[in-house]
Amino acid sequence: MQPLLELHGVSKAFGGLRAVDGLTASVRRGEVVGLVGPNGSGKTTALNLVTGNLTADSGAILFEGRPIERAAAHRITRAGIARTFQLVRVMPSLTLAENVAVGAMFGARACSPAEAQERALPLLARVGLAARAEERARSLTYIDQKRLELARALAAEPQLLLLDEWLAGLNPTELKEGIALIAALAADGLTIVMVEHVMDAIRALCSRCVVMNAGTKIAEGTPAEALSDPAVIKAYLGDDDA
Ligand SMILES: Nc1ncnc2c1ncn2[C@@H]1O[C@H](COP(=O)(O)OP(=O)(O)OP(=O)(O)O)[C@@H](O)[C@H]1O
Repeated sequence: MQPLLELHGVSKAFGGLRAVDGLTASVRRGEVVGLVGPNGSGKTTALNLVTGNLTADSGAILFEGRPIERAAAHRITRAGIARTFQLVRVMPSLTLAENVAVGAMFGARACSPAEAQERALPLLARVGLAARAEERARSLTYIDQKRLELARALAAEPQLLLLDEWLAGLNPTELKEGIALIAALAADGLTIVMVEHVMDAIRALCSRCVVMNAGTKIAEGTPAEALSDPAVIKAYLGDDDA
């Protein structure tokens, strides 16, 4: 079966720095794939290339077999890819319901503002924010902003959801809830790629993980296989043997 997402030799440099360097990887429909690696290894850049927030210097990115590497971000969202950001981006002066409605209006299934508001409420319920639908987003804690951002991404009705350290900064109870929520989304059939440093979450959620270092893929497999790969251990510990 054709993968949902394919990257073939994708590269992106910032000046002389090769942030993503010939990355080849694919994601099948229904998978939860972890994208892991030490700080600065190119994970967020890879997500930005898939979502059109950055344009690749070279290589091909296919979504459902169609090239998207030159497409604008809003077209990629319409095509069925939604994301959350490492640094949360909510619209502070809008209510929670309005924030999510914006996601629906610009998502894969365009709709009127009224329908978008209707679609927002069940999604706010799903992330545990239903009671606060009419509050302004600026009143939310950081963690609740993350929940809101996830609801907004889901409102786009994506086929592929990209999570950029969505579980970072959660306390143990919130982490458990967050993992359960992602597991429930996966059980509904959503395909998910998660950039994550919380390895317990990677082990709990991912059928497969791709490990990056210095812009390249250094290992791939089940979390148990990939995370015990000597090249991965070396990358996390650094080259210094001392
Ligand atoms: N817009 C940019 N301009 C210049 N350099 C950048 C830019 N974005 C990222 N970089 C650099 O590219 C490299 C890869 O960064 P990236 O954010 O993709 O890594 P990451 O694996 O997501 O890291 P982390 O786990 O710390 O979030 C880093 O060296 C980073 O400093």
